[in-house]
Amino acid sequence: MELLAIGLGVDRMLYREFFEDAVSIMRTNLYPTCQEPNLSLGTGPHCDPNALTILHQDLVGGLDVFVDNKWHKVRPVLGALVINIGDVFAALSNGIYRSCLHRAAVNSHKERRSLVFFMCPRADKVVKPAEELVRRSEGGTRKFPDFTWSDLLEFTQNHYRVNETTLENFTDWFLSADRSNFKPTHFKTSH
Ligand SMILES: O=C(O)CCC(=O)C(=O)O
Ligand SMILES: [Fe+2]
Repeated sequence: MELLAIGLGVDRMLYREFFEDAVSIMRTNLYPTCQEPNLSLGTGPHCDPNALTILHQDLVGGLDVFVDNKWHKVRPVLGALVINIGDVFAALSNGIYRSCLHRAAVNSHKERRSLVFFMCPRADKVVKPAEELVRRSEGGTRKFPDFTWSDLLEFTQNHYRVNETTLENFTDWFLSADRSNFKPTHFKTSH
């Protein structure tokens, strides 16, 4: 968190303090072998909605990240962790940092495991970017409304499958008068 603050040029302790009472989730994923790996999703394409993801994968391989309109393999490196920006951090940085689209494939010869730590703010904490980041970002305006992790969780668990346009569609849903009739209008279908 301190490194992210330094990278963005804000007070070094800002995010460390913001996440001091974080309520994080650890998930273990097991991908059994599959006779038809090309017809199967493993973990389908998505962006993590939480703040930051710390992922440990075994040496089998299968994690891909979507960059410059292409899927790239994230080659396993013994002892290395993969760190992903999630949507909450994208909102905290007023869109300066983006969450990244990723997926995990299965294969026909070896089962695979990954261990994933999802850092999330306390459920009722207001997610709001630092003023200086708003001033510095494109157009100098807020990209997303103030919201809580519990608002975003409700959206991603009950109304929407997380992807590159989660925050834009969440913003529309969050500000709409009738949330029960929500239809997404932001799409990216490049993958
Ligand atoms: O298993 C993996 O490498 C990716 C899992 C993942 O993206 C997730 O659990 O959110
Ligand atoms: Fe993920």
